[in-house]
Amino acid sequence: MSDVQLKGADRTVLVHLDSFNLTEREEPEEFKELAFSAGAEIVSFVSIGRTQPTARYLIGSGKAQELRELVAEQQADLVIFNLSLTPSQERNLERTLDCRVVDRVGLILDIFAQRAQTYEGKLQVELAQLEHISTRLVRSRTDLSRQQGGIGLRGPGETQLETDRRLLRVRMRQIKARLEKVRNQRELARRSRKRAEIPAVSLVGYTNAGKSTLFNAMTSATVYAADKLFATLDPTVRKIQVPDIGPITLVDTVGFIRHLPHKLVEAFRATLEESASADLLLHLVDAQAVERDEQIKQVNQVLKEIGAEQVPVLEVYNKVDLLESVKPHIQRNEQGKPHRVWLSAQTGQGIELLLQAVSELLAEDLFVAQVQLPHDLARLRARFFALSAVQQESHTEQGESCLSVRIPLIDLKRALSDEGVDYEEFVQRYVQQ
Ligand SMILES: Nc1nc2c(ncn2[C@@H]2O[C@H](COP(=O)(O)OP(=O)(O)OP(=O)(O)O)[C@@H](O)[C@H]2O)c(=O)[nH]1
Ligand SMILES: [Mg+2]
Repeated sequence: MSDVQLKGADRTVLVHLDSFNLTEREEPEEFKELAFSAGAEIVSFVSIGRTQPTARYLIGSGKAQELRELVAEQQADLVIFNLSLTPSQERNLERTLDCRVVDRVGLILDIFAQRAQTYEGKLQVELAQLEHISTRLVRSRTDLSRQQGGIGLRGPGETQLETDRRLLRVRMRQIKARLEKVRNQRELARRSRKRAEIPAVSLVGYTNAGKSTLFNAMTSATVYAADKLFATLDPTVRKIQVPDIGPITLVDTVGFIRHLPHKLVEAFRATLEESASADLLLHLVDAQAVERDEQIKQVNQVLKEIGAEQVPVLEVYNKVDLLESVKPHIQRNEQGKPHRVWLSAQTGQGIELLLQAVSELLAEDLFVAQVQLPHDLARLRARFFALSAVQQESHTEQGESCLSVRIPLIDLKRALSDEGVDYEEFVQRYVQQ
């Protein structure tokens, strides 16, 4: 992994190239932030305008020589490019510049490696790193291989390169198998939550918007429900109480970033896809980010890609503490439905407004119908009364209860599930059309 991992406070030269592909443009600021997040000490920032890409170095060889001088002068250990380099460009640059070279994919992989906290996240990042490395294994080490003495792993007559490749493949297979297992467990847990009709709310948003801060604020600001069911799950899923709704699961997700390297999109797809089955998405936005609108667009794009565009979204504009003229508040659309909440996850101001908005949105799906209940569902009848869901009651000649019911779908489903009645069956047998 040493290929891609940055050491803390590497003396780093950043090379920012205007992309040759216009849709891939990246702001210098974001590039600097990325490098900074990885722990690089930036000693120099080089901006190179759009030139014809070359096969050898990506940049022209004159530019490469200039860089070489800069690297020597600054005693830099590392040069990071903001675009993707081919393995051979990376190698050529390392030879010419005489220091390590990392491209944007390597940089983001490094950040992910530092940040990955969960078992699954770590596996995903390692897999992506191995895939990245596997394209960068080179023949130059071959000569050394036979003298190095195997550790009992090397097959007869195998070169180092073949051994490396084989070991990589073995490790990658192993990781894939483990990931498969974790994902199956997660799928099972998700289904059991669905069966229990606990609404799932997922936090999504551009990196650094404040998702984890909000997640922590929401999980500590509210009472924990019994957490047992998810004890073995990813710790970024928590059960919290929402007023008038009851328990919900809150899911923190990996941050989005423009042009997330393809390998990482693949690696994290499974985690993100969970958002697609959520009942509500909280799209967290850094309200004071200069590129706010662009970031919102990027997130919406990813949501579309993972098939989450059908899920209702509540926008959460975070960091109002940094805005002078905005106080925490709920913004509503023409139907009076909350569509944006302004708050500060850090100071906690506005979190109660968020919970209220979430509560309103989740409660929105109301069940309104005439229901005729047989005697053996007397407990359900009592439950409807207890929930103040009954607007009128009359009785049939046989003494069966006819109720006019108005109740949030969620509450209805929970009541039915407690009484062991299937929702579809309930609708077919007892609801009067
Ligand atoms: N001033 C201010 N800073 C905040 C607020 N919320 C979060 N932050 C800061 O913003 C930074 C990013 O917060 P995180 O919660 O890690 O953001 P995230 O969305 O989880 O980021 P990723 O996990 O990288 O996607 C941290 O330095 C937080 O302290 C807020 O309401 N006000
Ligand atoms: Mg986070």
